[in-house]
Amino acid sequence: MEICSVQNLGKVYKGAVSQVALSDINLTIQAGEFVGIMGPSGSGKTTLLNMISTIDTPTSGKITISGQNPFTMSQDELAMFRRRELGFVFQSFNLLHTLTVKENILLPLTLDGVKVAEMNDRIAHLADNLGITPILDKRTYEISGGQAQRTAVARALIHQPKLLLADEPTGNLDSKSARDVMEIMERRNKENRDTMMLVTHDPVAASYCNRVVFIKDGQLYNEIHCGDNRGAFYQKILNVLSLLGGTGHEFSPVRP
Ligand SMILES: Nc1ncnc2c1ncn2[C@@H]1O[C@H](COP(=O)(O)OP(=O)(O)OP(=O)(O)O)[C@@H](O)[C@H]1O
Repeated sequence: MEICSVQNLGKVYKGAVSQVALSDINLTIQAGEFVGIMGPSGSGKTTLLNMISTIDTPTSGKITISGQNPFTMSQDELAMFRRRELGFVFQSFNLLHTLTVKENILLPLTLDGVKVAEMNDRIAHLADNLGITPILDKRTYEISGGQAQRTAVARALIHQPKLLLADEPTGNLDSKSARDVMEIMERRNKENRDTMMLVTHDPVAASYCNRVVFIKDGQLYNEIHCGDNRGAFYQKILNVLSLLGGTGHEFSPVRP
């Protein structure tokens, strides 16, 4: 089943000088896939993510998510669509510091008026799955970066979105915490068949995906699939990145 379909997508930022950020992008994400998006700085990754997240609108082409075209919706419908169908994980966690970990995770359900018993049931299961049960009553300033990102993943998954969108989720983490977060995302994808799309500069993070799509100068450049061996997939990712160019510091040197 198709969860996200991007057809002939184009984006031009208009200004004193028009900037073509994406042209003629075609991409399909099937249910249960974990897709990575990579490319040098300025290649259009964030622009693509912003279109699929419905935060920004395409100049041309079409995006369908879960069979619906979000760009024909009213503002209210779109806000509801985002809240119910999509989950977001950001580099900077975006947790609310006045709330506890548990309250942060439950926020999407609170906004949707879900019954307390169901909320408690869902959070118990998810927190156990993500290894954050012991920190549920802590404030966000009392937890580590890795725990904060696991909290953000839990918040993004609590309403069982059709598509989880992650923007550099390991960007602010040390390599051990980054691995923990990626292992959790990989496990959710394998065991729960959560459909995920990850934008990253980090080849280690990308090696946890089933497929990595590379963008260069706003166009699709290549895509590679993970076989049985993640180490070999990591090496394939590095090979494509070296062909793509980009400065050394853009891509993490850490090996899996
Ligand atoms: N709001 C904007 N107005 C004008 N140009 C923009 C805007 N946002 C992005 N661009 C341009 O569009 C192109 C793609 O940018 P984008 O941020 O999508 O790249 P990226 O691959 O995510 O880069 P990075 O890895 O550095 O975050 C770049 O040339 C950028 O300068």
